[in-house]
Amino acid sequence: MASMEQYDFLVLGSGEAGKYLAWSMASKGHRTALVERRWIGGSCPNIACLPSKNVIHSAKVASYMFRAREFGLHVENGSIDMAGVRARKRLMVDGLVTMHLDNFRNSGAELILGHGRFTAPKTIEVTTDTGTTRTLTAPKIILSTGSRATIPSIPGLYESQPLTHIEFLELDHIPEHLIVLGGGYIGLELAQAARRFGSRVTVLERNARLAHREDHDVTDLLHKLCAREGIEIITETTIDTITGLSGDHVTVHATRNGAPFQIEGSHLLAATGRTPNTENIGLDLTGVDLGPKGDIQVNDRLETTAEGIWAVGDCAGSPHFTHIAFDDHRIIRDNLAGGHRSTSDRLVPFCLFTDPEFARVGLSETEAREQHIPYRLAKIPMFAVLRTRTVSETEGFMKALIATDSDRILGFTAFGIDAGEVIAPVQLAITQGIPYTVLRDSTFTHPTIAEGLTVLFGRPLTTPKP
Ligand SMILES: Cc1cc2nc3c(=O)[nH]c(=O)nc-3n(C[C@H](O)[C@H](O)[C@H](O)COP(=O)(O)OP(=O)(O)OC[C@H]3O[C@@H](n4cnc5c(N)ncnc54)[C@H](O)[C@@H]3O)c2cc1C
Ligand SMILES: NC(=O)c1ccc[n+]([C@@H]2O[C@H](COP(=O)([O-])OP(=O)(O)OC[C@H]3O[C@@H](n4cnc5c(N)ncnc54)[C@H](O)[C@@H]3O)[C@@H](O)[C@H]2O)c1
Repeated sequence: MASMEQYDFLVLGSGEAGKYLAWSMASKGHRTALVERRWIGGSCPNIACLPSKNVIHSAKVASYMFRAREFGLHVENGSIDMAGVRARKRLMVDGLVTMHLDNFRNSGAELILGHGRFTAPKTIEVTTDTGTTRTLTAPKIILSTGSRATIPSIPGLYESQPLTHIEFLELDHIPEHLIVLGGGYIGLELAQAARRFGSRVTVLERNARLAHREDHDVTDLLHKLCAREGIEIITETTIDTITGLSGDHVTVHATRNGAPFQIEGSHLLAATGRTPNTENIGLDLTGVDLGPKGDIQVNDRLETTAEGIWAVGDCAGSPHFTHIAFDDHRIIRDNLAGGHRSTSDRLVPFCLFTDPEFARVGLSETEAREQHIPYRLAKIPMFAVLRTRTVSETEGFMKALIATDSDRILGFTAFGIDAGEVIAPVQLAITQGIPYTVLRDSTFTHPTIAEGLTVLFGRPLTTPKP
């Protein structure tokens, strides 16, 4: 048996929060090791956020190529080279991995490549990539094992070998007809990219509307955008069985409003949600309890039910965003230094990176109504923001919910070009309690999308009916 190696701090999985904690603890002089089985730096830089946005940007450039005449340009025989799209993405990922390796080296955190699992409450056994076994122990352990694409138990789905986002982002050819299961974040972002590269695309969604929890003006626009780009959306769909093989020929047998139908395609993409990576890692030996969906149970300080073990990011059921996992790291880092930080009441901004983007921070109108919170509304179409006209991207709107008893901003939605950027100043106003009138009276650079905030907040506010 391998001898036990003693550390001050161990991290299982190099997800966003785990890696930052490892670097931070090691920099402070604690003997720290991080165990990672495949992706140096976790999903975000390797197979998720950054590579998907890289490929989505290539799809945006492709859309410009097809719109070239609108900009007064002639592009003769423009075509897509998916191997080239993939090469650009791979180059970026390689650079990010190098950056991560530098961070491990500079911080002094030891990176151990291999699969880790608990063999005792504070003991992790690692089967390393070189085939050896190491046994590590520490009084403080962080679980940062992330999540993976859910493959629902639909008959024939697993056997059809569907693409997940990982394989999709590695394609070197354009699928002839991509069928996407799930019209959520991954489904919509990648459906639009595939369509812009030239695939026929069908999205099958079980709910009646895309992004069904969002306000109707948002979902209406999402449906309109998909229709305009030629993406077929079939909602209220129950998928019954799948036959065939993705990459060759695949048939989805489904039902809608009691009527059976079939869709045939060349490729299938599973984008129906995430499953936490919490099985088969010996958590039953640690006293770490799981919730009903397999997430690690944590309190608002991200402490698990086992003393000295914390869980962060997707595996802990934190909202599945990299910026939230990053904040998880700050909470534990600061609490270990004597602070009192918690996950309660933190804002969770998000951006769906379709083109145009849809981003929100704070309350939607639906949420305000559900919570019986009265509000005043400011809303403008994006074409009222003059920047959008200079770039021929006028689709969408911005809206803000403002309290009725004060000038506090309760929520902000932007659906339009650069939506993900323009929510940031409004988020700052919300967290700092800055009244909307300050944004209204600010002088923002002309012509920018942020300048639209002065237009939005300068409009007379309306009071929607409850
Ligand atoms: C396609 C896609 C696009 C996304 N786009 C965005 C976006 O634009 N913006 C955004 O905010 N979020 C986005 N997300 C979500 C975001 O990627 C995650 O919420 C975020 O990366 C947090 O993950 P994590 O840190 O919890 O774990 P991960 O980054 O998944 O890391 C967990 C790591 O643990 C390793 N691991 C697991 N078990 C073991 C074990 N037993 N031994 C050793 N290692 C192990 C895994 O290999 C992995 O590297 C996207 C997700 C996907 C899938
Ligand atoms: N831009 C971003 O920040 C970004 C991008 C990608 C992913 N993510 C994160 O990753 C998570 C996972 O993304 P995702 O798209 O896999 O999940 P999701 O929860 O966003 O969407 C899954 C969709 O699949 C549908 N669905 C589930 N089972 C189905 C079935 N059997 N048949 C038909 N439809 C079905 C759901 O109704 C839902 O609309 C997201 O929740 C998000 O937190 C974020």
